[in-house]
Parts: sequence; C-alpha cells; structure tokens
Amino acid sequence: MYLWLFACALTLIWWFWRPLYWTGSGLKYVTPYPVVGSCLKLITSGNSAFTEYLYNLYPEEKIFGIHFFWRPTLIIRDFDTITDVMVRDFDHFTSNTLPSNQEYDMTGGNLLFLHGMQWKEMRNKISPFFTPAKVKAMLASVDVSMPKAVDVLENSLKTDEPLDVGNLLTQITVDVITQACFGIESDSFEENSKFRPLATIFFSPMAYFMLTIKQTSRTLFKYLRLQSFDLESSLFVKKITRDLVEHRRKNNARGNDFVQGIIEIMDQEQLKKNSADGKIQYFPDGTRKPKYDFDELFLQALIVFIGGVETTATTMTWLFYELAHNQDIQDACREEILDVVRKTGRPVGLESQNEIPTVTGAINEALRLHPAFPFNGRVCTKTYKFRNVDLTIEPGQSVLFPLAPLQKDPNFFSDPNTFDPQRWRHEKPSMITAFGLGPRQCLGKSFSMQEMILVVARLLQNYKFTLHPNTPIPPPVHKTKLASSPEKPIMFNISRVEK
Ligand code: HEM
Repeated sequence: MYLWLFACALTLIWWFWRPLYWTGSGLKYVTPYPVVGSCLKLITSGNSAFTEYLYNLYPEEKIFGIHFFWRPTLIIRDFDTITDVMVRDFDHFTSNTLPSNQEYDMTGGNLLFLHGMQWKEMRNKISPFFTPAKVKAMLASVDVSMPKAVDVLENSLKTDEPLDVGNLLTQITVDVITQACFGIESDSFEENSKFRPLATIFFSPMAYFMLTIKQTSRTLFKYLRLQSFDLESSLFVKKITRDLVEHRRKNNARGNDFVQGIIEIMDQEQLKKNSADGKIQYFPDGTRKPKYDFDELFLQALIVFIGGVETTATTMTWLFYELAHNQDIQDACREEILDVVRKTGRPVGLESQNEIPTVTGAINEALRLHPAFPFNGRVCTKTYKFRNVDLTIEPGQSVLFPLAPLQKDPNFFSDPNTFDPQRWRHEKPSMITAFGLGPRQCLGKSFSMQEMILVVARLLQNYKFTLHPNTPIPPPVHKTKLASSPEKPIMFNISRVEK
C-alpha cells in the first residue's frame, strides 16, 4: 500500500516537474502537454510537417527546448551550430538518439544503434568494405538488374498502362543491394517475391512507431518487449546470410560482396581469439567489446540491406517526379547522357560522372528538396559548452536538427523551392545534409550516390517519363513511414526516346 502511494507521489512530482525542465535555462521553449510533450503535430501530421513546424517556431533562436514526448530535447536550427555538433565537436556527441537495447532487441547490435567505443570499433572494421574500388565492384550488380527493369518498362509500353515508377525503383534497389550484400540475385521482379516486401516492411509505419518509442523511452521499449525491426523479416535475412557463409566455407568460395567482408572479419578475429571464453567484455566507456561472431556481424549485413533499399528508392522516386514535372530538365539530363553514350559507345559508367553535371545536380536537388529523413539527432556524450549560445549541456541530453526545412531556407539557397540542378555547379555538396554529417554520417553515401547515377542514366537514356494527369502537384508525403515517401504511388506514362 505504502509502496503504491510512494510510486504515485513520485509520478506526480515527475509530471509537475517535467514541464518546468526548460524554465530557468534562459532558452525559449514549447510548453509541453502531458505524455505527448511537444509532439502533437508529429502525431497528427507526421515527421515532415513536424520538422517544418519546429523550424518555423522561433526563427530568431539558434537553440530552443521542447519535450520529445516526455524527453526534454533541444532543437538546434542554426547550421553553424549543427555542424559544430555533428562534425567539429563530434567527440562530445558520438551517439545518435537511437539506443542499442542490445540485451533484449534482436537487431539492437547493428551499427546504426551502437554507441561510444563499440560503435567506433565496428565502424572502423566495416568502413574498408566501402572504399571506392569496393563500391565500384559491388555496383556491377546494376547491370544485372537493369534488363529486368527494362522488361517492366516494355510491358508498360505494350499494355499502355501507367507505371508505378516508385515500385520499379524499389525492385531495382532491392535487387542491387541483395547482390552487393549477398552476391545473389533477388526475386524482387517476380510476382510472389520474398525480397521485394522486405523494403516495405522494414520502413513500415510499425517500424516508425517502434523507433519512435525506442528514441523516447528505453524502459518502455524494454518492458513492452518490443523489437526495432520486424522479427520474421530479420530472421529471413539471417538465414540467407548463414547459408551463404556456410556455403562459402564449405566450398572455399569467395565473392565481391559485403558478406565476404564479414567472413574475413570473422576469420581475422578467430585468429586473434580476443573474445575471452565468449564472456561479454566492456570498453572503458561501458559499451560492449564486439566479439565479431556471426550473430554480431550478420546485423551489420542487415543494416546495410535495410539502409540501402527504401532510402535510395524514395530519393529516386522524388527525382523522377521532379524530372517529369520539369520536362526541360529531363531533356537536358538525357542530352548529357546521350553525349557520353555517343562518345564512349556504352552506357554511362562511374568514370563519366563529371560529364553529366545536370544529372548529378538533379540527384543533389532531390536530396535537398526531399530528404528521406527530415530530421537527425545526437545525444551529448561529454559535457559541452556551445560556441554561439550561452549554454552548457551534460551527457544524456538529446539534440535534434530539423534538417529538411533548413535545406529550403532562402538564407542558404536562392529561390529554394525551385528544382534547379544548375545551382550545384557553384554550391558546395557539403550543404547536403540528407546523409547526415560528420564521422557518423551514412556509411552507404557514396554507394547510394553512384547507384543513383547509374540507374537514372540507364533509365533516361531510353525512356521518357511524364506524370499521369491525375497526379497531385506536389504529391503529399506519407505521414507514418520511416522514410518520407509519397503518400500514394506516383503514376507515370512512359514512352521510348527517339534517337
Ligand atoms: C539516398 C539514400 C540514403 C540516405 C538518404 C541515407 C541516410 C542516412 C542517414 C541520415 C543516416 C544517419 C547518419 C547520421 O546519423 O548522421 C544513415 C546511416 C546509415 N546508412 Fe544510410 N542513407 C542512404 C543510403 C544508404 C545505403 C545505400 C546504405 C548501404 C549500402 C546505407 C547504410 C547506412 C548505415 C550502415 C548507416 C549507419 C551509420 C552509422 O551509424 O555509423 N545507407 N543513412
């Protein structure tokens, strides 16, 4: 009885204390509602609208306070301060806002969820598999996937039916990443595909919901026994990885893929035998020392697969929407592509990237106007005094950056809402924040950029894309998916390019 009373009293104190968290800090702040904090807009209108709302709330402030549900969180809207946190003073902010929960979350040990020295060591271990030469070798898969995509386009021409190009791009990215990761072709172009649905499942509203809870309360996530990513789909990918590793070991075979990388790490670590008797060991910062066994390394293949599919497909979907909406730019892109084809006698390769500035500029514009993730965040890991604001924060403090609206701010980009690939002839690519910034930025950035160049060049070389007349301009953004994809499929009419 007394225990219950004590628990209730504590809860009440907590409730009354929380809203006052930012008072006395000298910062502007949004007075929170119970439980949902400052996130009512997130619940009613989705990620993109919420980020926009935050960015426009206090235009004069560099930093202000909110409650991400019940978690006191700082919003940093000033680009210089954001780069201080993400790049210059990264060693004070080595964690993102997604805890690992490795002890009870089956996929919790993947790179995206790791922190501190554990993250650093794992990142150093797998980064060498994304060198320019390795990325180039992995992207040979694009030429295996494109004939299957051409079949889909030709079928749309034959039946004179509009095409869901977003779905086609997902089929391509699933097939490309499956080959890059596992060295096998997927069935993503077949009707009852097992691989194609994975892209949707891993980025579904359920995944978005899980990651939002994970970000808000570790404890709730633990006691509700939640999992970050769909268990059945994760186990499906695990089985493929295990079968492949066993097949390669048994047959002494090798591949040009990411799984080959994890086999090499397992072999090196086996030689060093640094995982004493399978017991968990810890770094001085309290994070776990990797054991580099199959279970841990499979999770790195899983995050490369998950990270590599819907993000790239969504970005290209928005790109094709913009190119269909701006036919003159689509024609200019095609002219550059055909010039390269005429000169070299073969489709655009990565060595011709500099000769297609309108195409690369168009990809940059899609990333600027339609980033897959509208905001990004970090957690303070070492006491930090901001340079431009009189504020010191302690370890554990979450900070969020509303990056999507920042990329449409007229203070940084002239005529910001216009899709203008030519601006990237003088703009610095470092202004693109869609892949994150600093040492923790997207591991697959160059893989994804180069994959987009190859896929877009091959599609535009032979086909012209126009918007189906019923397409809303602009198409609304999905409110509850992990990546900011269009709410409904965008339909395109396809025709063959006259040469
Ligand atoms: C247009 C496509 C993509 C976008 C917009 C994107 C975006 C992002 C973002 C915003 C992050 C977090 C970075 C940060 O916290 O600063 C991230 C992390 C990551 N991405 Fe991507 N990504 C894309 C494609 C890819 C691809 C193709 C792969 C794999 C081949 C990949 C693998 C990863 C991994 C492994 C991480 C975790 C990195 C870490 O925490 O150390 N991504 N990505």
